[in-house]
Amino acid sequence: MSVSSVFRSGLFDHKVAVVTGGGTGIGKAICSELLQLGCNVVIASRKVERLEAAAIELKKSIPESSSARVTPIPCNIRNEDEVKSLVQLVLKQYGRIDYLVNNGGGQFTSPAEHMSNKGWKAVIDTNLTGTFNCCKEVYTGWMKENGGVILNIIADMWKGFPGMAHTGAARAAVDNLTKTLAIEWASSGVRVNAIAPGTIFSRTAMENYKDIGPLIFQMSIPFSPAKRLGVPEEISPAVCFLLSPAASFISGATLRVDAGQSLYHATWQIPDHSAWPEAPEGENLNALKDLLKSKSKL
Ligand SMILES: CCCCCCC/C=C/C(=O)SCCNC(=O)CCNC(=O)[C@H](O)C(C)(C)COP(=O)(O)OP(=O)(O)OC[C@H]1O[C@@H](n2cnc3c(N)ncnc32)[C@H](O)[C@@H]1OP(=O)(O)O
Ligand SMILES: NC(=O)C1=CN([C@@H]2O[C@H](COP(=O)(O)OP(=O)(O)OC[C@H]3O[C@@H](n4cnc5c(N)ncnc54)[C@H](OP(=O)(O)O)[C@@H]3O)[C@@H](O)[C@H]2O)C=CC1
Repeated sequence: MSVSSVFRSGLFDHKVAVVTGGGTGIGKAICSELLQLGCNVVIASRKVERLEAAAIELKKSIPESSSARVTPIPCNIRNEDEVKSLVQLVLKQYGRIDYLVNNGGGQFTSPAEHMSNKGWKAVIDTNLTGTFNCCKEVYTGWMKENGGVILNIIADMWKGFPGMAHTGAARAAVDNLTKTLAIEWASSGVRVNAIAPGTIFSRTAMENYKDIGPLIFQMSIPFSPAKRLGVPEEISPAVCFLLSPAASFISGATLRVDAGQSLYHATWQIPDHSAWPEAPEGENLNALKDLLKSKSKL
């Protein structure tokens, strides 16, 4: 199937997508694009007022000729019962779930040594367990018998995630979960993939970090080979591609949408120190010491 035939309006007609965190930032851009392509969209997250306001705004993305709808359903993905009820409500209202986008998530910044057990658990429960809850309920409730596509949003944690150890661990786990589910659920015709965004600016993402939000996003700019931040509208096309039939032979993959950020240098500064264990004695260490002595004479 050619790309041009896939990305026409109406491709996703009568299909149904559940997008967690679909009311803000990256999730909202994904929903806007899916609605333009004719897909019905269910947005699910915790803050009811923000969710409902987003649904009203997203309705504007629907072409006049389209019958696509957007439905807000409050849900905390950390809570298994709320996720079960989300899936049941969607099936009652739409009768199917073709796509699940696990986008809801986040974290706070903290050196690992200062993270409380509660804070660690909050981030693991949100990003790892929340994603698992949604995958499992959508699979058992619909995709096991009917097929479908799951897309997990993770993060640039490929070199670890200093300053956000909890989310690095959770997202690496979701990368692995993506591969496992791609195999376990292949026989149901379910494809499972992930996208790892670079640093993506949106007002809501920045506000999550309160006073230090502007600084975090501004200081990230030099660490991108693009020398600018991404925006949610640069993630949503990749999501739509991976959901679409154009990606019919792609499963178990993680696509980095980061302008090469993950290949470049990390933001964490290591102060000069002499705490590292000494290298073993021998001719190589002696030669190294000679080199350092001669360097200091230069
Ligand atoms: C290092 C620089 C790199 C820059 C790259 C930037 C890349 C950006 C990546 C993004 O993902 S941007 C998207 C940001 N959006 C979000 O994070 C939205 C969702 N986030 C949240 O809801 C929270 O961050 C949360 C922690 C995941 C959940 O918060 P919630 O309030 O619902 O959890 P609780 O169950 O109440 O427990 C909170 C518990 O967690 C600890 N904690 C929370 N915030 C902080 C904080 N700012 N500092 C320290 N600790 C925090 C704390 O233990 C809380 O318990 P209590 O103290 O409140 O009892
Ligand atoms: N922006 C960036 O640079 C990057 C973002 N990401 C990830 O992309 C995803 C989207 O982030 P982004 O759009 O940037 O930021 P936002 O803060 O705008 O989006 C986070 C969304 O997740 C929802 N959410 C958080 N916790 C829960 C929960 N327990 N249950 C249901 N929904 C929840 C929030 O809604 P509510 O609070 O109402 O529940 C919100 O809509 C997140 O997983 C984020 O960590 C990954 C890499 C980089």
